[in-house]
Amino acid sequence: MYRYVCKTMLRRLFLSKKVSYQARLFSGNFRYLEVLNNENNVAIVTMKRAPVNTLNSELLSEISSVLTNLDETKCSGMVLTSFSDKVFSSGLDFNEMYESRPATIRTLVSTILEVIIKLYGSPFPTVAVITGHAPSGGCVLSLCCEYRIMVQNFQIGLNVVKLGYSTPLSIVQLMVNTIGHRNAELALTSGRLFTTNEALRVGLIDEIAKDRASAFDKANDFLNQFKVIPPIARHFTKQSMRRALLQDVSINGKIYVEDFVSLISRPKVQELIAAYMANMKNKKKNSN
Ligand SMILES: CCCC/C=C/CC(=O)SCCNC(=O)CCNC(=O)[C@H](O)C(C)(C)COP(=O)(O)OP(=O)(O)OC[C@H]1O[C@@H](n2cnc3c(N)ncnc32)[C@H](O)[C@@H]1OP(=O)(O)O
Repeated sequence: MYRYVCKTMLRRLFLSKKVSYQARLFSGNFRYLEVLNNENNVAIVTMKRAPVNTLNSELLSEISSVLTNLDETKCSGMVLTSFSDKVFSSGLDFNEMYESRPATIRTLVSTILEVIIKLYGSPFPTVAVITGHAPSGGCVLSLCCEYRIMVQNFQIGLNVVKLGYSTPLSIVQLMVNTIGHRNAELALTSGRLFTTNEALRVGLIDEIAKDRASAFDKANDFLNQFKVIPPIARHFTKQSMRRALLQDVSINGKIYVEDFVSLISRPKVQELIAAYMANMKNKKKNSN
């Protein structure tokens, strides 16, 4: 059923633009990802870790493998999206951060950094089709893409300070590069989550779509403009724009990981994570 829905969407995406369509499953078996591509070589990468695409090490390492694969096969574009019409991704998995061994937290954090480097530095154009809430790690994934299209009535942002740990420098830089220094400082120090409309106003997203299908149409329009741009020129220009952050993460990545592991392991942060998780469960209980 899920595959049928994806294929129907792709058909709409490509046929509507009078481009012949040939969806095929990308090579590789993924537990939490669906990867389809068309004969134009655009890959639709759909996160499908129910219920809310929580980013555990396994999902992140699948994303990392796909990015390597798309790079090797010289794909001409990528859309990152979610199977859910309510949540894009709920961020890093608390279960791998709460009462976890340092090695578990280390794997989680190094894998997201690996994804950040590959996605932010990808040679092909990337679009996030944000079909639902995108807090924290979900927001980070979308920030690594070149263009963000978000469906109405959801929230996006980096709320990590609310969990008692500081936002890592590379993530601060991602936010600054997107919404500017002043807006980033205000948002990050307060852990602000933006509504779709607010996110557009501040530049955190590029377009609003009324639903998933129209978000895909907009993604298609964004990607189509690059058909007339020589890929190598585009890639080098993107690299120049993104070099500083990529170099920083490559050089200091190990330090960031260790800092993050020791922050998360602090008793106070562990308490806050426990309280946050309990709060989510209570909200759910009360709404049922
Ligand atoms: C170098 C790294 C830099 C980046 C750092 C990132 C740090 C993080 O990403 S920490 C994670 C921060 N995430 C959040 O604060 C979001 C938490 N989740 C939510 O606010 C909500 O789940 C939602 C708004 C995304 C969706 O709400 P909805 O009502 O649809 O679903 P829920 O009932 O809340 O959730 C379903 C289910 O999933 C569990 N869950 C949600 N998020 C997480 C998570 N991040 N880790 C683990 N588990 C999570 C939630 O408890 C529910 O579980 P049960 O069904 O068992 O009750």
